[in-house]
Amino acid sequence: MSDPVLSIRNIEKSFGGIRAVRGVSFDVHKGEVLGLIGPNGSGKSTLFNCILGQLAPDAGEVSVNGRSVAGMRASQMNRLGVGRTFQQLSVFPKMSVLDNIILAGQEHHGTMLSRLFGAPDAGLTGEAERMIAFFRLTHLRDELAGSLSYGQQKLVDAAMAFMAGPSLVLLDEPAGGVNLTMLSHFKERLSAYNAEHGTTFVVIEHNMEFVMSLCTRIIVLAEGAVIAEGSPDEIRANQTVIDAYLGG
Ligand SMILES: Nc1ncnc2c1ncn2[C@@H]1O[C@H](COP(=O)(O)OP(=O)(O)OP(=O)(O)O)[C@@H](O)[C@H]1O
Repeated sequence: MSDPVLSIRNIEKSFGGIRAVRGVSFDVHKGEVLGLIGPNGSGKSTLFNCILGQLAPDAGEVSVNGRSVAGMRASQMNRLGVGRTFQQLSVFPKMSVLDNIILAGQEHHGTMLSRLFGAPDAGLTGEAERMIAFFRLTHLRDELAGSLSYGQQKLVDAAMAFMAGPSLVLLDEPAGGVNLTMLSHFKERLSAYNAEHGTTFVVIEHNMEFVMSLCTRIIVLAEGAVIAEGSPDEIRANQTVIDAYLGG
């Protein structure tokens, strides 16, 4: 098997007396869509934040494409090919869909000099339009992002995360608050993106149907530790998981 895109080893993180993440280790390989599930408070967000450098783990190692990312800032992670979406939308509501996506691309690509002296769109309009077409948002290209439905804004959010052509994208509850019709479209587009680009995804999600149909492998956390790992079918049938989570 190829070297992992993401490798985490023995990650530990406590808040005061609470051991939020207890010695979690796993690898994620190119093209995998890994789901991270678990009850509320099981440590999913803390682990995500340790991977993304927003929290410093108390112990353990995180590597992306073989390189340790300890102490890296978000912009450095971007340059290394790591994108993310947030639980809360990160679109600018008073800007058009197109401008939001161009801006996301500029954040990923732009240096101070290229922003001062380069083309105003940093040559990103074509790429942004392809991304808009990919997510089937062309009819909304010039609308203010804030006027779109919540589900449509989630698609814009994902398009923004993909503008840098990342090799790894961490998606934080992509299905949260999205209605059923939009959800199947969103899932289908994420799967298509993964298939076309071989991009690796790690997804935190509470919506079981969404996570089971999107992910190729699932890791279950409970009280900060991994309690199960396997294919969606294996996880559905795992009694420990049913007891800790799915049966609840
Ligand atoms: N900044 C913090 N300060 C103190 N305790 C925290 C902090 N962040 C998380 N925790 C605690 O760490 C534990 C894990 O929380 P975390 O948010 O990582 O879980 P989660 O699985 O993402 O939950 P949810 O599904 O509800 O988002 C919880 O007990 C939580 O209260």
